[in-house]
Amino acid sequence: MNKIIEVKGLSKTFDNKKALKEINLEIAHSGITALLGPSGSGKSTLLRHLSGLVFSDHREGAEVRVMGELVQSRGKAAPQVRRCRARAGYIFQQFNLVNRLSVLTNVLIGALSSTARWRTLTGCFTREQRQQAMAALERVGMAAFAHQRVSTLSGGQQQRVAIARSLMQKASIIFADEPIASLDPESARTVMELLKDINEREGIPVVVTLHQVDYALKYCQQLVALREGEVFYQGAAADIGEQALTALYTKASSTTDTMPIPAIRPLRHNPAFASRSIQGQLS
Ligand SMILES: Nc1ncnc2c1ncn2[C@@H]1O[C@H](COP(=O)(O)OP(=O)(O)OP(=O)(O)O)[C@@H](O)[C@H]1O
Repeated sequence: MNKIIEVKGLSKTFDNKKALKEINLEIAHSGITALLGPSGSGKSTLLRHLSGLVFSDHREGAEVRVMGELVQSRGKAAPQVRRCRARAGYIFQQFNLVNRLSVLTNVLIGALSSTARWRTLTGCFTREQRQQAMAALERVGMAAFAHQRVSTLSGGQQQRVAIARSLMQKASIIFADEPIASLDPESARTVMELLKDINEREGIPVVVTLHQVDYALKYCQQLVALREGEVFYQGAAADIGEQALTALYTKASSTTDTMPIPAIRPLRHNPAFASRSIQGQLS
């Protein structure tokens, strides 16, 4: 099967803080992959590297490929990075829509990279593009709001508009960074159901950072769990045990006798990490 994501030897240091440490990752599954892990474990940083928005430390052999295309290598943008960015749809916690513009215009913005420059400057989109934008809004159940300002919508509605913008963009992959973190449970469910539906029907792979483990287990077939900038688990969501999840979210500095022994499958988690951190906690 073709690899959706391929990451080799990726490290990222901010000032003196190592946010990612030698990440090696392969995702061949075209379903929904969740990036899980405690706050500060490096989920968003990793997602930004996949998106080609952030570049790694300059290291020999460090590279990121998405849908078979090189996004960055040795800490530098690949020549085709713009094309990679244009092929990826981005969904953010804070929606990243233009509040004062209409819902329809925000969706049309998804077509900018494939639109003649004079049209983007004048905001003059074609009739066909407007029809496509309306179709994308229908797809996410937001057509009735097309001419409303984005600022009048709820968070969940705004997130559906952001998803419509990715559809308009004809994204070949969707990166979603905590898309449900600011939403109430009902809106969060709607957004996750929509991502699932788009993944299944349009066949667009989704990589999503999540804080909510229950949503990850319900909607995502694959998990990549990070802890302290390292890959702690990589594999099927169905295979991660409850104890591994407990260990994932237990602070490395915590040394309680009662901490459960993590039942992590040896072939699926990073043994080097486990020997340093988990076993360290248990001793
Ligand atoms: N631009 C930056 N400058 C300095 N440090 C950064 C920057 N971006 C991230 N970091 C640091 O890198 C580490 C990983 O951050 P990141 O946001 O990727 O974690 P996260 O797992 O997404 O956390 P959260 O779930 O809280 O969003 C953190 O220690 C963070 O403070």
